[in-house]
This record gives sequence, C-alpha cells and structure tokens, in this order.
Amino acid sequence: MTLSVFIDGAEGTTGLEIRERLAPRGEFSLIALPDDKRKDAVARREALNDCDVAILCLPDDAAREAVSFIENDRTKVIDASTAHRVADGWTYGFPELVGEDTVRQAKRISNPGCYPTGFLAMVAPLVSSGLLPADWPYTVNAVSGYSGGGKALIRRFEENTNVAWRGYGLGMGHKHLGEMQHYAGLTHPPLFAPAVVDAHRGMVVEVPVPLSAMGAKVAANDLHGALSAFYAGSKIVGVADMDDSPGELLMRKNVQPWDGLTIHIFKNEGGSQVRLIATLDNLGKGASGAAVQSLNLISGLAAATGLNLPAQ
Ligand SMILES: NC(=O)C1=CN([C@@H]2O[C@H](COP(=O)(O)OP(=O)(O)OC[C@H]3O[C@@H](n4cnc5c(N)ncnc54)[C@H](OP(=O)(O)O)[C@@H]3O)[C@@H](O)[C@H]2O)C=CC1
Ligand SMILES: CC(=O)N[C@@H](CCC(=O)OP(=O)(O)O)C(=O)O
Repeated sequence: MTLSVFIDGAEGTTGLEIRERLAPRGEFSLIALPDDKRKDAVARREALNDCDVAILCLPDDAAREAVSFIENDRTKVIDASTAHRVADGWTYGFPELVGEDTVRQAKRISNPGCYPTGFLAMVAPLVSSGLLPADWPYTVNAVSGYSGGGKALIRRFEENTNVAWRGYGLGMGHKHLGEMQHYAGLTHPPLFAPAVVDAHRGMVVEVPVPLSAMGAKVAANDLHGALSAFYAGSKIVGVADMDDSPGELLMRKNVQPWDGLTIHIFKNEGGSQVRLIATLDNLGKGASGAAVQSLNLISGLAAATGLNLPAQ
C-alpha cells in the first residue's frame, strides 16, 4: 500500500531535504501544493486532511496552526519544529532513546532539535544508567552549519562571505534548553553555547565532563563501554573507538547529506577529564533524516533507511 505524505513547508530547507529522501521511494506518494497555494490556509487544510502522514517543516506558529487544521483521526503528524517537543500527547521522535515501538505506535511525533539530538545521544543514556549525575550543571558547546538557521541564515551567510563564526544564544535562553533538560532528566538546564560556522551543513556538539571534579566513580572507558552497548544495535548512531593518541576532529565544508551520528570520547592523561563530542548533519539526523526515520517506523518499515548510512 502506498502512503500519501504531505510536507507542509516543502519549499524550505528541511522540507526540500525530506522530498529529496522520499522522491526515489515507491512506498510513498507526495501531495504537493502549487507554489501560489503553499501558504494558502484552505489548500493546506485540505492537504493536511487528505494525507496519511503530514510532515511539518514550518516555523513554530505555522506548525501549531497546521495541527489545528487537522479534523480527522487518521492523519499522523511529524513536526520538525520546536512547537511540540515537550508537549503532552506528543512522542519525541528519537527512537534510540524512547524506543522504536513507541515511535511506531505514535500519531503525533515531534522531531528532536538538531543540537539536542547530539546532546541527548550522549548524555541521556549516561544519566539514566547512573554513570553521570543528573544534578551536574552541564555545559554544551556546539557549532552548526548555517543551513541550521533555514533559508534566512543561508541567505545571510551566502550573501556575506565575510562571517567565519557567529556566536549566538548569548542571553542563554535558547529554545532547545527545555528538551535537553527534559529528555536527559537533568535537575538544571544546561549552559548552552551555540555558534554557526561558514559551512553549509554539519554540526559538532560537545559536552565537557570533568569526571573527578564531579565526583563520578567511573572512568572514560566506562562511558565508552556504556554508550557502545547502548547503540550496539543501531545502524544510525555509532560510537568511535577510543584513540590513545587522538590528533584532531574536523568538520568539513561541502559534505554530502548524512543521516548518521557518531559519538567520540576523548580523555586526558590520567582520565580525570573527558570530552564527549557528537558529530552529525543538522539536516540529517538533526532534522530531515530523523523525520524520515520516524516516517519509516510509523509506516511499518525498517527505521534505518537514510542517506549515507551506516554511521561514519
Ligand atoms: N534547518 C535545520 O537544520 C533544522 C530545522 N528545524 C526546524 O524545521 C522547521 C523548518 O525549518 P527550516 O526548513 O530550516 O526553515 P526554512 O525557513 O528554510 O523553511 C520554512 C518554510 O516554511 C514556509 N512557511 C512559513 N510560514 C508558512 C505558512 N504559514 N504556511 C506554509 N508554509 C510556510 C516558508 O516559506 P518561504 O519559502 O516563503 O519562506 C519556508 O519555505 C523549523 O521549525 C526549524 O526550527 C529543525 C531542526 C534542524
Ligand atoms: C544554526 C541555527 O540557527 N540553528 C537553529 C536551530 C535549528 C533547529 O534545530 O531547529 P529547531 O529549533 O526547530 O530545533 C537555532 O539555533 O535556532
């Protein structure tokens, strides 16, 4: 059976990439609105009620409006925006953390934010297993490619080639804090320091872990072992081997779309300090690839269909 999918916001950065992933796949037929109707409330309402699955690639307010347009019990929703990430009645679309079956059965799925995907992939399993404390004031240092800010930031970077690094979220009230704290089960919101660099796509999310200062009774190898075991069955999330003499970790420009995520663990001599670093594609596991992973699950298909898998 072919499932009909309507991407609301199909001309945006995330929406276009979902189309790219679904175009070659015979299991899905896409409902598309003509350009002059893509923001027309009547046409969107009709498409949202006609489709089996609606994928919302919209600003938060438009995503809330789209959900309010749905008047039937059949249409399932995958929302890429921040609007429903910690809302009642919504399933967080992170199958590795919440369980594939939970996503498979959901009718309302909220796609995780790109930075929280990197943060939670590392911290949530370590906190829930008790290896890292829930009440530590974690910090998150992260860089994103400029496509993470959608069409407006792409335009800004591509028209002003003189910006190499853009720190933001300087008021420390970033919209991703809620989901990071909630799904990692933390007492405090993390101190989050995001920045954009002059690359179209890609993301590096780092959590420093001063093991001895936090009084943790575990070593870097224990964190590595726990995360390797946690993701052992995953074709999407991988854990890099620990390297005794690491050189450098690079985020490159002009890379191909990638739907995986790799966790790196580095330690100092003596093992008192650890750096947990996740590398991913903000438009892959950070957005469009994650939406397709959830779409596969609610369609009864294998979760791991994605671009350039397995994890690199
Ligand atoms: N880019 C990324 O890496 C990530 C994005 N997201 C989230 O995904 C969502 C989409 O982001 P992104 O693709 O980057 O943003 P873009 O700005 O690139 O795309 C948003 C699209 O929505 C369209 N749109 C705006 N308002 C309406 C409306 N009322 N009705 C129909 N269409 C509308 C825009 O139209 P127009 O083309 O005319 O501007 C645009 O095409 C956001 O909530 C974002 O936070 C989440 C994770 C990562
Ligand atoms: C580089 C950049 O601007 N990134 C966006 C986040 C992109 C993303 O994850 O979107 P959601 O907010 O919907 O989760 C930001 O920091 O606001």
